[in-house]
Amino acid sequence: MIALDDVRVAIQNVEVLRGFSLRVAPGTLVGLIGRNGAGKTTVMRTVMGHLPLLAGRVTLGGQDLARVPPHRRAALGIGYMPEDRGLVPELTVEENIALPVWVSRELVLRDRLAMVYGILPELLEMRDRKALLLSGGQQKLVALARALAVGTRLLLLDEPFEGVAPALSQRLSEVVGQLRGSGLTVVISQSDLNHSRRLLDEEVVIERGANVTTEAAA
Ligand SMILES: Nc1ncnc2c1ncn2[C@@H]1O[C@H](COP(=O)(O)OP(=O)(O)OP(=O)(O)O)[C@@H](O)[C@H]1O
Repeated sequence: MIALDDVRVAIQNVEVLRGFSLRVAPGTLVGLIGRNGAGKTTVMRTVMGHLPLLAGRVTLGGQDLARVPPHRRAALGIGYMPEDRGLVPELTVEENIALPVWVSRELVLRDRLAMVYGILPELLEMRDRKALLLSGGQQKLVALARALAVGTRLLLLDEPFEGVAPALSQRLSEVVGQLRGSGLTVVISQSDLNHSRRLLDEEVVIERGANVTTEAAA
């Protein structure tokens, strides 16, 4: 279970998360839905430890993440696909996918790569290509693969369908749909529900850094 309880986070002295709560049961696919600027990316960056908490708690399986430094969070089994993809341009596709696995130490790289290529076989042919030579859509796939490689418990996917061509969007939702039943918990942020309403078990709405529905805190 990933849980955010009454979380407050400020960016440049402006409170961006204003008492936001979220509870996601293991194995659930949840949509974090909100307009541009609502705070979706901030929620994900907070879970990853990129932003300090002013107040509140973030726990994964009961473990208080405040005690886990940001560079160790992926090692807890959290895979993060940032909206801007965040690939290292000079590294190859495979090196980008492997990066968080190297950091995690517990995972066996060969096994994780086999799993990722099993789910996304189209990446095999571009595994030795540098990330900077990929199209935006291909980079999205690699960013998803990197999150899958390390995300054994939780996947945070920040607007995966945003700005991608329909065929790729279809492919991305197919891959996310395949994760159903794997026990993985998945949080997908979106500014609209067009792409994935069918995929989701639950929707949590965020507006100006706070919950809108009571579902989120249930
Ligand atoms: N680096 C920053 N400096 C100042 N303000 C920021 C910064 N990053 C985010 N914010 C502010 O925090 C708020 C929440 O931003 P956030 O990126 O979390 O929203 P979002 O819901 O992910 O939006 P989008 O769909 O546009 O990505 C916005 O009002 C934004 O202006």
